[in-house]
Formats: sequence, structure tokens, C-alpha cells
Amino acid sequence: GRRESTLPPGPPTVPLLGNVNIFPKEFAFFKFTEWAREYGDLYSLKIGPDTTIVITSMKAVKELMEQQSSLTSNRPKSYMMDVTYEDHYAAMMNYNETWRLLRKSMHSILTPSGAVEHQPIQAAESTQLIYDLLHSPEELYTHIRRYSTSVITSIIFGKRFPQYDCPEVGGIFGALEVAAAVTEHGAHPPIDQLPFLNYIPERWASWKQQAKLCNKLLCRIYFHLLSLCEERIQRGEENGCFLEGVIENQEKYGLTRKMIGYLGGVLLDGGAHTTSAFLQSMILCLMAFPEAQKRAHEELDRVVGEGRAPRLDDFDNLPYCQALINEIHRFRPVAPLGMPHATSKEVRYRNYVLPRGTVVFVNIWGIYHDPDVYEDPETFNPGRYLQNEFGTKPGVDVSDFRNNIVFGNGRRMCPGMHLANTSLALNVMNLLWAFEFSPAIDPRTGEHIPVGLFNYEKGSFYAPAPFSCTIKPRSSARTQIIETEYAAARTVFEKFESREVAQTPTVGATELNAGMFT
Ligand code: HEM
Repeated sequence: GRRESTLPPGPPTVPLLGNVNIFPKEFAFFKFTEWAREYGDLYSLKIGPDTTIVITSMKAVKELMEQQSSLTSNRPKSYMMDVTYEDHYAAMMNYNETWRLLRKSMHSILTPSGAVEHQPIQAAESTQLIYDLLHSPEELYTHIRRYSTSVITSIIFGKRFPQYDCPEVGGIFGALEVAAAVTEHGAHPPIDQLPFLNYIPERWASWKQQAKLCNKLLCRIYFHLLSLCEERIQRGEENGCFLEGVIENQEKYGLTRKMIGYLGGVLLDGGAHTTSAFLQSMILCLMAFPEAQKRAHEELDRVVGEGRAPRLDDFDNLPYCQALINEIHRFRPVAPLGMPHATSKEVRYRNYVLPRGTVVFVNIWGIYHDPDVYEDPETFNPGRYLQNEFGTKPGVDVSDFRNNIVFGNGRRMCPGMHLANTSLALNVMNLLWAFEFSPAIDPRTGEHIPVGLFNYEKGSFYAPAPFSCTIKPRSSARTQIIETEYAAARTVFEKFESREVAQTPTVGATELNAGMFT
């Protein structure tokens, strides 16, 4: 547990455990940020004999995660991930030949030109989102979840979900929440660093039961969706989804059926929760900072007007909406600690030596909330991104900055980034063009319910806990247009709603309701 002299500094250690006793159990980025202010932009934590480093500056991200990306692109060994994904995450996602083949197979979603093919379903789903909000605004939270799940399952598996109460959608989110909770760092004992913990029998080791159950829940969903895709191919009813291309090239890529199911699953996990967390945070910010909402409304009125709905090509002419997206990423990043990387060999950086297997966190929260870099970082102010591209204070050296840090770094950069950017642009435009969002009124007091800017769920992703909100359409002309656009979107939906034979699984409601994870 003792810190080697060749490591960056960090909090004092205790014998054997190192820093295990002070490793935060939830919302680790808050503590990581406090430590960054004390120990600097590169510090280390000892987790038993293993080393973790935390990076909290754009300069160190560039020098270590990008310029030395060939050494810092592994994923840490993780018992929870191995059980949850039956070893497939490690097999597919470690930086090896399989990973390279998979990245190749992801071409149709990875590249900007490939992602363009999926825009029609993204636009149609976004239309359904505003249609749903028009008709049942009180279900905001579940409408956003339906949207983000349906758009990703359509693109990846070719199957859409028109309602939230399809058994799959609730199941997907239930399972993803469980997965995010059980795989959160600090949420369970450090089994990877202290392997003797693995000898604890399952009946006393709640984390073992949770990982197994999580695997069961996720598997049912992934392979159910894969069967639907396979059936469609057999019927000759392909709809251009991502997995059709993978199945067609299965031999070329050397993938088993199980790997294909997990590949789809990993993309689903990566895409559903993130997009919905972003949109929910956006609505919280719009309620809490009405001035920002007003400016976005004014810009949309000027550029789009109320005679038609926004189109994707409007986005280039909407600098304030672009700034709003950057500010939401900064203010409430969906993955405040990204996803941890690990070093594949010994790495030398500054005057330090980081051993092979060092876990590396990029503390996105700490970078984006640094008062030396951002004026008043705890205030939501999209305008900062109009003053300069990176929203920084005057005089800050921005030579190492980039705005897509929220999507990760180096060779592991998020493969869904282009799809996500399209989704965010479409929804920011549509939601703000169509509605005004304000805090809900407490029926007992008649007062506004305060906006819970820190009322967020635990887990690897930072997503708001369910909240209420008043949503008003901005004009009857817009209401009319939403109805017409939704009717037109039906033609896009049809091919993602083909008849099915595969039985819908019971997606773990019993286990979830059994309160095993509460
Ligand atoms: C707002 C939206 C999103 C955000 C903020 C986001 C963020 C991230 C981050 C921070 C990582 C870790 C990168 C790293 O390790 O350096 C990641 C990885 C990943 N993302 Fe996203 N993501 C988003 C949307 C999506 C979408 C739509 C998809 C699917 C189409 C997706 C699929 C994935 C996958 C599969 C990985 C793991 C890649 C690997 O391990 O090599 N993400 N994402």
C-alpha cells in the first residue's frame, strides 16, 4: 500500500490498504477534484498494491492520453465488468487485434460520413419526442428515455420502441442502471486489487450476486434484440441497421454470435444512458437559468421562425445553441470521470514512472470546474463559448484544449460521438423551438419547486434523478407543425417496426423489484 517514490504525489497512505480506506464510494469526481486542488493536475492513489492516477488538466490529457496513446489505451482489469459481460468486454475492448477489427466493423457509425446514413431515424425519433411532450408533458423523464433507447436500438439492432412501456425499454434502463451502479468505482470492495476477496463465498459477497444478476438482465436484452435482427435478415427485410453489416461480415471480422450480441449491447449501453442524461441535464439547466433559455429562444425565432420545424442544416447558423451544448457538457458532464484507461506498459511522464497496469482517470469534472480556467465555473453560462471557442477566461493558454474531451481521448475515443452529436443538435433545436421549460409548481404552496441542480443518481454516468417540470408549447402554429411532422415521420418508422417472431423476454422485473440493488 505504500506509494513508490517514482509516482506522482497523492493523499497519505496506510499500510496494506494504501488509499482504499479513503477512496470515495459514490460521486468520486467531487473528491477527486478536491484532491486535484491539493495535489495538482497529476496525482496518484494507491489501491492496495495497485496504482491509480488522476489527471485534471488538458495539458496532461494531451501529453499522456493522446501523445502516448499507444501505451494508455487499455481498460483496467475488472471483475465486475468481466462477470457482467462474461469476459467479452475485456476480449473485445482491450487494445488488441479483436478491438481493431471491431473498430473497423463500427465504420458505419464511427465516421462522420457513416453516421449520416442514420440521420433520418434520429430526426424522426426526435420528432416523436416533441410530439410525446406535447401530449403528455408530465412524462418528460420517460419520454427522453424512450427516445434515447429507441434511437440507439433502431440504429444498432434495427428495432424501435414506440412507447416507454414496451417491456424492453424499462428493462434496458433497469439493467443499465444496475450495470452502472455495480461497475462504479468504489461501489464495491477492491476485488481486483485484493484478490483474496474472491474467496469469499457468493452468499456473503453481495457484489458477486449483483454482477451475475446484472449479466443475466443484460444478456436477455442483447440476445433478444439480436434474434430480432437475425429474423429480419432471414425474411429479407433488412433495414440498414449497424448489426446487419456486422452479421454479413461475421467471418471476415472473426466474430462469434455471442461477440456480436455483446458488441450490440456495448453500443446500446454506451448510447442509451448517455444521451438521455445529457438531455435531462439540459432541461434542468434551462429551468434553473431562464436567461440562457430566453437567448436560445430568440436565436431560434430569428433563424428558424415559427413557420417550420428546425432541420439539421440550421445548426450551423445557431451559434448560441452550439454554445449551449458545450456549456451543458462542461457544467454537467455525462461521464465526469470518463471511462478509466489502463497502461499496457511502463510509462514515463514528467519525472514519474507509471507501472504497467496503472489505472488512469481523466477528471473531466475537475478540468471543467477549475476556477483558474473558467470564470465562475459553477454558473451555467453558454455565453462564455461565444467569447472564445473553449469558453475559458481571457489569458488562459488554450493550446492543449479541445471541446470533445467529454467523449474521451486517444484511441478509445467514444465510437458513438458523431451519432451523439447529431442527436444532441436535433434535440436542442427541436425542444427549444417547440417549448418553454420552467420549474414545476408545488400544488400545496403555489410556489415554484426549487431545481435540484445536484439531485443526481449514483453510478458511472451522472444523470439527474427524476424531476418535475412545467412544459408549455410556445405557440399554436408550432403545435400544428409538430402534429404534421409526426404524421410524416411514420414513413421512416415503418421499417423499424417490422413484424416479429422472437419472444419478448421478461426482462428481469422480478429481480429489479426484489430490491436487490437498493
Ligand atoms: C452524450 C453522449 C455520449 C457521451 C458524453 C459519451 C461519452 C463516452 C466516453 C467518455 C467514453 C470513454 C472514452 C474513453 O475511454 O476515453 C465513451 C466510450 C464509449 N461510448 Fe460513448 N458517449 C456518448 C454517446 C455514445 C453513443 C450514442 C454510443 C453508441 C452508439 C456510444 C458508445 C460508446 C462505446 C461502445 C464506448 C466504449 C469504447 C471503447 O471501450 O473502446 N457512446 N463514451
